[in-house]
Amino acid sequence: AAADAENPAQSARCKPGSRRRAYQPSAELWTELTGLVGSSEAEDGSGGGAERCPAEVSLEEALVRLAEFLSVQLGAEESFGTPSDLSKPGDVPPLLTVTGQLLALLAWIRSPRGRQALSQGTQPVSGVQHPPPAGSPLQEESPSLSPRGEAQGQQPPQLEEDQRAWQRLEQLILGQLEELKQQLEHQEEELGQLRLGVGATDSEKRVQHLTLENKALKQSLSLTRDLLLHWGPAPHTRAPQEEAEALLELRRRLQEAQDTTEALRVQLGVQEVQLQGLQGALRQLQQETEQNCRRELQQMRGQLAGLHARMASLRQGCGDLRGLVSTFTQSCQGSLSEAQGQVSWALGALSADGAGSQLAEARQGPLPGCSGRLLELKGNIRVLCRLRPGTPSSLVSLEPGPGGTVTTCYRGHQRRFRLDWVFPPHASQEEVFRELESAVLSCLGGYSVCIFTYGQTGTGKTYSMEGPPEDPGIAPRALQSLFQEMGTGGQHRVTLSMVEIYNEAVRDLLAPGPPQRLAVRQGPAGQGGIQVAGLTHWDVPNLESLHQMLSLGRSNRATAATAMNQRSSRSHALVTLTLRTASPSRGPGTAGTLHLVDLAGSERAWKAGTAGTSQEDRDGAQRLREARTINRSLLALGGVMAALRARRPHVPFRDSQLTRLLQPALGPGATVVLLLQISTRPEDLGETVCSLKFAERVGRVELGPARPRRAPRSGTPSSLSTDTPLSGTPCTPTPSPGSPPSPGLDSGSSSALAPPEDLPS
Ligand SMILES: Nc1ncnc2c1ncn2[C@@H]1O[C@H](COP(=O)(O)OP(=O)(O)OP(=O)(O)O)[C@@H](O)[C@H]1O
Repeated sequence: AAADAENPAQSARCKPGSRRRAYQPSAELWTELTGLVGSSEAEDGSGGGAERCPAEVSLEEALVRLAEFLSVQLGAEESFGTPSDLSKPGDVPPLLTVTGQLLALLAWIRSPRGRQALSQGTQPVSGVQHPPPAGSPLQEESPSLSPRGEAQGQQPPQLEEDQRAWQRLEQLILGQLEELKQQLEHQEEELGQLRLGVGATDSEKRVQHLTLENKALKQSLSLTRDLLLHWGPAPHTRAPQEEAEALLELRRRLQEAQDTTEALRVQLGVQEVQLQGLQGALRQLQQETEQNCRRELQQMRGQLAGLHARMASLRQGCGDLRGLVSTFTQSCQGSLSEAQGQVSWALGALSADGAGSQLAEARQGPLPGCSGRLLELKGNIRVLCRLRPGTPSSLVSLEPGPGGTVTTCYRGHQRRFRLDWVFPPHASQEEVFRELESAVLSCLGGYSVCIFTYGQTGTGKTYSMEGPPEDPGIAPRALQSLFQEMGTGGQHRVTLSMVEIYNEAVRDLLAPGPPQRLAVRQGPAGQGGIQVAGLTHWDVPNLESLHQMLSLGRSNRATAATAMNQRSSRSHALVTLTLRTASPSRGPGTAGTLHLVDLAGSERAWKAGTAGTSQEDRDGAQRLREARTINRSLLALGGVMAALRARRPHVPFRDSQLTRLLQPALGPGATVVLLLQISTRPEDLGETVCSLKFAERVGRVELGPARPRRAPRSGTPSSLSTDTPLSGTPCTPTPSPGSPPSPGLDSGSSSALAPPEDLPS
C-alpha cells in the first residue's frame, strides 16, 4: 500500500481510490515494506523472477496477503464504524496481533536464522504459514475486507500504535520476567543461606526440593523468555487473556514459592531456637557432669589419702607391736634367766660349804621383820610412800600398810598406785624407821643399802630423813640403831662422809671451812667406780660424835626460803656411812655401806615462787637456777631408773652429778629403798600424781638379789663400792663437838666416797 503512493504501477495492482493513505505506517516498517516491494517488482518486471528466487516470491506473497488482510480489516472497521478501543488492555484489536506477526516476521527475516532460512528456502513455522485460529477476529472479519485505499489511509498510525502497544507489552512481559528472575535469584540466594545454616534435617531436604523446583521454574521461565525473544510472534499466538492467566499462574506459583520459603524460614527459625535451647541444655549438662566428676574425684582422692594415712598408721602400729613383742620376749627371757640365777644362787648358798659363813655373816646383822623375802630375792627397789600431814582431800585416798595403795582423782581420771608400804599422814617417825631398820642393819653384814627420799618440795623429805631433834628421822635413828647393834665390841670401824650437790657442784659438807667444790672423775681402769678428789672421811668412834658430824654437815647444807618451804633444801645431800669389819677373825670380813640421800624437792618454778618476779631479782634468779638444776638432776635419776628397769646395756649414770655419785649405790646386789613423800593438797595433785608415777616405775627396777660384799684386801676397793679405790690417807681423829672438823688430809690427795681401808683401828 505504501508503494502505491510513489509507484503507480504497483498502485494499479491495488484497488484505486482506497483509503490506505489515511494510515501512516512507522518509518521503520515502511522502509522495510518498501524494500521488500521494490525488490518484488523488480523481480516481477523481469518476468520469471519467482522461478529464479523463490524465497523472494514467498516473502512478497506474504506481504501481499498481509496487505490484503490489513485492507480487509480496515475496511471492515470502517464499514462497521466500530473502531477498537486500545485503551482497554483486554480488548486488543486483531490488527495489533497481525501487526505483531508482521513484526515478528520481519524480525525473523532480519535475524541470522531468518536470513539463513531464506537463503535455504525455508520459512518460519509460526506466524506466517499457520492460519489464524478458528473463530479469531481475523477469520471472522476476513470476508469483509475493506478497499486497500482505505487501509493505506489508516494502517500506518495504527501500526505504530500497535507497535508501541506491543513494545509496551513486550517490555511489560520482559520486565515481569526480569522481576521473576530477580525474585528467583533472591529466593535461590536465601535458600542457599538457609542451606548453609541448617544441618541435614527434613527442612533442608524440603529446601533442596524447593531449590530444585525453583530451578525447574527458572528453566521454564528461561525457555519462555527465549521463546519470546526468538519467536516474537509467540505472544500473538496466545491471547492476552491467556498471557494474563499465564502471568497470574506464574505469580501464583511465585507466591506459593515465597509462602513456602517464608514458612520454611519460620520453621527454620523455630528449629534454630529449639537447637539453641538444646545446645544450652547440652552445655549445662556437660558442666554439671564435669562438676560432679570433679567432686567425686576429689572425694576419691580424699578417701585415698585417708586410706594411705591409715595404712601408714597401721604399718607404724604394726612396727610398734613388733617392738613390743620383741621387748616383751627379751624381758621374759631376762626375767627367766634372772629367776634361774636367783634360784641357783639360793641353792648354792644353802648347799655350798661357804654358805654357812655367808649365812653366818648375814645373820650377824639381825633382820627383824624381814618382810617381802621374795622381793628381796628378786632384788626390786622397795618403794615406801608417806603422806604429809595436812587437810584431807577427797582427791587422794589411800589404803595404808604393806602393799598399800594410793588412789588419785586428777582431771577426771582416777588412778590407783600400789606401793610396798603406805604410811598415812599420822604415821610417826618411829613407824617409818621400823620398816627400814632391817635394811639399815644389813649394812653390818656387808650389804650396800641406799635409802633416799623423793618428792615434791615441802612434802617432808628432810623431815623424814633427819627430823627435828625431839623427833629424829631416819638418819639419826639408823645411826643409833647401828651403834646399838654394834655395841661396844669394836668389831666394826665406822667412817662418815657427807656431800651435797648444789647446782651440779659436789661440795664437801664436812670439810673445815666453807664447803669446797670437789671434782668427780671416773676411777682407774680395772677398778671402776668414781673418785671424789679431796673428800673428807671421818672416823666415827661413837654415836655422839656421829650426831655432831651430822649437825655440822646439815648446817653447811644450802637452804633457802621459798614460797613452798621456809627452809627448803636447795641441794641433794648424801650421807655415806661405811661399816667395815675391823678385825675379822675369819676371812676378809665385810664392808657394808649405808647411803642416806635427801633429795632436793622437785618443784615448779612459778609455784615455788622462784621465778624471779619479786624485787629481789638476784635471789629470784638464784632460786630459779637452783630449781632448774634440781629438776634436771631428778630427770637424770628418772632416766637411770628407766634404763635399769628396761635392763638396757647402757645406763646414763653420767648425765648428772647425782647419778654419778649414786652409781655405786644402784649397782647389782644393792638394796635400795625409796621413800616417796607426797602431799594431799588439791593444788599439789599434779605433782603428787607425777611423783607416784615415778615411784611406780622405780618399784619395777630389779637390781638383783642383795649380796653382801667382802672387805677388800689391801690395795683393793673399799666396801662402799667394790669399784671405789682406796685413798691410802688415814682419817684424823674425831673432831670435838662444837669445833670444826679437821680431817688432816694431804692436800691434793684423792679420796672417794668410801673411806680409806687401812685406817688404824
Ligand atoms: N610428817 C610430818 N609431820 C609434821 N611436820 C611435817 C611432816 N612432814 C613435813 N613436815 C613439815 O613440813 C615442812 C616442810 O618439810 P621439809 O622441809 O622436810 O620438806 P622437804 O620435802 O624437805 O622440802 P624441800 O624439798 O624444799 O627441802 C617442815 O616444816 C616440816 O616440819
